[in-house]
Amino acid sequence: MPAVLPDCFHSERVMVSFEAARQAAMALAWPRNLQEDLPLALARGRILAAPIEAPRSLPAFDQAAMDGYAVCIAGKGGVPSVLPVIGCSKAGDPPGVLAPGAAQRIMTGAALPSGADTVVMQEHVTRRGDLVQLGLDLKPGVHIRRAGEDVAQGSVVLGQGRVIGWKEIALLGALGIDTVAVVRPLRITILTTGSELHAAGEPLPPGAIYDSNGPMLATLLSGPNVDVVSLTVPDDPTAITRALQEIKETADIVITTAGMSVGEGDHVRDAVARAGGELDVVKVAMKPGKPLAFGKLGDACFVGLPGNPQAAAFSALAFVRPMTRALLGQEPANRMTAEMAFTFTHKPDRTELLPVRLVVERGRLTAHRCGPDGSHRIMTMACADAIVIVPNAQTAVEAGAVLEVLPFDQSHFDA
Ligand SMILES: Nc1nc2c(c(=O)[nH]1)N[C@H]1C(S)=C(S)[C@@H](COP(=O)(O)OP(=O)(O)OC[C@H]3O[C@@H](n4cnc5c(N)ncnc54)[C@H](O)[C@@H]3O)O[C@H]1N2
Ligand code: MOO
Repeated sequence: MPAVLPDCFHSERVMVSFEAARQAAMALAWPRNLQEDLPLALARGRILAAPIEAPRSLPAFDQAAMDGYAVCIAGKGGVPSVLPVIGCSKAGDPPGVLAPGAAQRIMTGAALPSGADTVVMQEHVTRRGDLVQLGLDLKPGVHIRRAGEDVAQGSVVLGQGRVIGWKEIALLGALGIDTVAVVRPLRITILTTGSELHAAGEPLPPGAIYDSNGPMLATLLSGPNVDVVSLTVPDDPTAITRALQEIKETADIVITTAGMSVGEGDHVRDAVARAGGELDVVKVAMKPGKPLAFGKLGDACFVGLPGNPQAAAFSALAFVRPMTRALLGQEPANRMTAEMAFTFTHKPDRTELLPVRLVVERGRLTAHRCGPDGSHRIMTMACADAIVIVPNAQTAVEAGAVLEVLPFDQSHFDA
């Protein structure tokens, strides 16, 4: 247990830019490559661990696209306009054979009988008893769904990293695939630190507050591919260290909130070192969220978020969410931009994250400022649905400027 911590742990010198911190977060997050097999019915929202190759073609056989009559036109130099109707083929029947010189009744989805090359819609014929009179403008080869025209057997239909939603379920179901290899959910443990914290429902002593960061982050980060556990400890160095030592054994990402600043009760950085962790980033030139740290804790990624709710939430959106995608083996989300509907000025030495509401105006995504300012304000955050990233170099933002935005709910914008 080191009594003296390395210099870098509290040094002002090591404050990194927001973009450098983004890169450092990604460098920490290598895919875990852990997978499990799941029945398709339970795989909704999960991520494919391997590409899917089509075990059969779609359609699997040539079939009728309309209710009508299967006939043979090709190479006949014209067909008689009246044909006897022999046989009937319905969806699900095994493929039959077209009697020479005859038409076969056929329903949508039924296998085309061998010898037939065209389906004539029943609206384009006149049926008289066992005979059918064809129209004059016969087009050879029409109204047939060809085997393999949708999916060729052996082709890769879904790539690794694809999230299984309704479209993917349709495709896998049509291919007869009932079990898929998916990435096992990541395990995130959130440790909220603070002697002032109480859980909702408990009586609140004077000076104490309810823990909102724990439930907030659990909701922000959990999903079909992420299991979240949330714990709380007081501002006690031994309690925080013990909790970290225990959590690092089971979690893929360990997140703490608060205890990151310079006050007497701020022990998280020291506790990470005592628990055997190393911090790659100890401070970020951003507002809110400056006292933010991340690094390694055993095999887990460690992220120490500041205590103020906006700082904790916005840092989780900017750093933890991309880390989560990378650990799950997914491509980074596309960076989104919006047009600013406000002006803004700030100091040049830091990136600013502003809560905004996104609105589509005249076909363009537009960001409207939510206020008032203050990283302790939860109501301001509750009125927003995204944050705008104002880069440190851009000290004056004019209305109409196009800047990167991070939506609170990324799923609307994912491919
Ligand atoms: N002298 C300085 N003071 C502060 C600085 C600084 O640079 N010098 N930075 C300020 C900034 S910026 C932030 S952000 C906070 C970060 O502080 P900590 O991460 O150490 O967090 P705490 O001081 O423990 O708490 C801050 C604030 O957040 C409330 N909090 C904490 N946990 C929760 C929770 N789970 N749910 C809801 N609210 C929570 C806590 O009660 C405090 O009000 O430091 C500034 N100070
Ligand atoms: O991260 Mo602090 O909340 O900037 O204000």
